[in-house]
Amino acid sequence: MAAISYELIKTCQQSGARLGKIHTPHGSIDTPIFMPVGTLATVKTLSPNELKDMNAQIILSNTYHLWLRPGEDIISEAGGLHTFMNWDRPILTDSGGYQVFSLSKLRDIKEEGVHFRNHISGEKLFLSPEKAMQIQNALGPDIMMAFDECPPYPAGRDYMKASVERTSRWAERCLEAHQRPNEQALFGIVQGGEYEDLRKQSANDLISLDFPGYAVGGLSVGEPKDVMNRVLEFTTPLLPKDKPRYLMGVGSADSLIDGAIRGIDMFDCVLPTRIARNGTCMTTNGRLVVRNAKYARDFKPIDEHCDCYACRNYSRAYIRHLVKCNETFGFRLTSYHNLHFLLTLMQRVRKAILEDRLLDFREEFFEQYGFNKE
Ligand SMILES: Nc1nc2cc3nc(NCCc4ccc(CCO)cc4)[nH]c3cc2c(=O)[nH]1
Ligand SMILES: [Zn+2]
Repeated sequence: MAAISYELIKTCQQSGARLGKIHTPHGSIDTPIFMPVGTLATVKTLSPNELKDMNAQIILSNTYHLWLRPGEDIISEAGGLHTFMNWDRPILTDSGGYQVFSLSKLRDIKEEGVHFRNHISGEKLFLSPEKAMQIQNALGPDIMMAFDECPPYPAGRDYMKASVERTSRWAERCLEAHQRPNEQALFGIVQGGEYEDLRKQSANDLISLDFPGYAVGGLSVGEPKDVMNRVLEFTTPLLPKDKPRYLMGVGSADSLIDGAIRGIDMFDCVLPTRIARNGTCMTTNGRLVVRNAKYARDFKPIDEHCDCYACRNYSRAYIRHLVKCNETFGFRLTSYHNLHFLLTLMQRVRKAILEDRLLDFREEFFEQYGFNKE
């Protein structure tokens, strides 16, 4: 029996969107879903109970970061990541493919793997498909990602073709190094940049290896939104309908809706918690920078349409005060609200798919949020 199974519940009549469920050893996940990011085995400033209160169904953590600190051996001795961080629902770990390329300078990519410097200590390190799989095997997530290269944007066609072919060879090495396929699902990551033929080549290479799920990588790396949407339009239809599709690193409200419309089932991004820590909130009417002086005597909640803990109990004036004083509780409230905002958005997207009205929902949401003006 495989580690996960995907249940396709309904395809939207208006678009390529689908309603589904992913069944994992730690419970099931309603798709399309947003995954809060807990890079260092914590979704920053929030407790597992608070994540459950807002109906977070799966969280993401990072192989690269946990390998460096505290080390996968310590987490393995604790009984794995679920026990270590007291999260008994599904966990997905990214493989380090992106982190190495986004965090470390002085990297040298070879066939055997990537030589680079620890972004904290500067010491020389080496990460390979086999090493990334050994770390993820020790961490014990329900879903693990193949070790890939996420090329910079833009990248020339020749570079991209060579990179896609190496990423496909690395994917095969990951499968060979996979210790517990019945307990942990390994997803392949499609690359190819904005080149339709290279995306096709990457997808075909990975589909021939028969992964239980597929990610679209190499996006949300600085390309314009219309480039991302175009790449999704010609890439997601190449992927099997009976398996989950995961768009990596995408987390703004408009990109989540546009990704779901193009057949994406899973999303993750540090955006909601990252901007929360500098006092920026996502609201129904667009972004709100709560530290702004105009909120000093504003006793309304962050978002009048939101029923989250922060919006039911605290005012913009209070949260502005906390953020201005660098009080941790202020950042807990903005983080709580932003994650609740995106999780609730995905709940509304799932409802719109069920009612075959996702494109209408997009119009309403974009109008109210002010995206059409952007
Ligand atoms: N293994 C693998 N992992 C990835 C992670 C990614 N994450 C992104 N984008 C994240 C972009 C991103 C980074 C930070 C913030 C907050 C501050 O603005 C928001 C978005 N693109 C990504 C691509 C890949 C990829 O091909 N392969
Ligand atoms: Zn709220």
